[in-house]
Amino acid sequence: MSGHAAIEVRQASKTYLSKQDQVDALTAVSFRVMPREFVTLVGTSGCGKSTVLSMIAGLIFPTEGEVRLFHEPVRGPSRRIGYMLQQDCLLDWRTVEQNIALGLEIQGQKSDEMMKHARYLLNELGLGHTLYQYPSQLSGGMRQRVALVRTLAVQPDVLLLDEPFSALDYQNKLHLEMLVTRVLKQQGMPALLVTHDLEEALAVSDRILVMGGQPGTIRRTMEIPNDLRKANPLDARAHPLFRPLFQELWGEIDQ
Ligand SMILES: Nc1ncnc2c1ncn2[C@@H]1O[C@H](COP(=O)(O)OP(=O)(O)OP(=O)(O)O)[C@@H](O)[C@H]1O
Repeated sequence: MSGHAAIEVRQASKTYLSKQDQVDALTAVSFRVMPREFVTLVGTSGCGKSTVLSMIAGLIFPTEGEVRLFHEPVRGPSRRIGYMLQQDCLLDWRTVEQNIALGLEIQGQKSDEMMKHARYLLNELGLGHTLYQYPSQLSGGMRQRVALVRTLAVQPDVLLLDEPFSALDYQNKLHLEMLVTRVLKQQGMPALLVTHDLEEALAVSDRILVMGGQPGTIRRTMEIPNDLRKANPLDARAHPLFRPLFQELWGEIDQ
């Protein structure tokens, strides 16, 4: 079973060391993300959610334990990972088309075929008309959609999302949640999201991991019922199961 995981974190602990200080950020964190699965990490500030993502992205390494990506130990950043953050990090002097080409250029993967796919994704996200515009001409929600296309343009095998919707207003947030879940389903791509927003976690995930404590660990796993999973993030919020599950999740979070 474990052989099929897209991401596997095994008994990972992390201590940050500096000259003056030592911070125990995580202890014995274990979980898996299976192919096509959308898993979300929630928990209070400082419980180590971003540390988990950074370890999977190969930006930092566990002090103990192991992280595997498609069976292979993570030894550094991998092309198989797409990483999307709260800040869109678009370059203001590049057009939308040049921005979505950036990852491909950095990875030496830019080709007519890859750019065709990137433009297809841009169309899918309703931004085909912005190709020759500059980021300063776009709204916050549009900019974040461009950032999503840039992340997906390199055709990663797994998507890491660190609060990518949290700077957006409610309407844009919902819109982007709908688009991201649709694109992920279409492409069969697994994803791991970090969010503070419990409603968002319930609306988009197949499984939620509740983290807590200092050092952080996984306190509980919540499997989302099939009916809710099948609904899109808008309909999920109106589903009769949504409120009771929200209350349950709320009760699990360290206050
Ligand atoms: N580079 C670092 N050096 C030292 N300590 C760090 C470093 N990065 C994170 N920490 C500490 O590790 C702990 C976990 O941080 P992390 O950012 O992973 O938590 P988080 O759950 O993502 O928090 P938030 O929700 O506020 O983003 C915190 O105590 C934080 O101060």
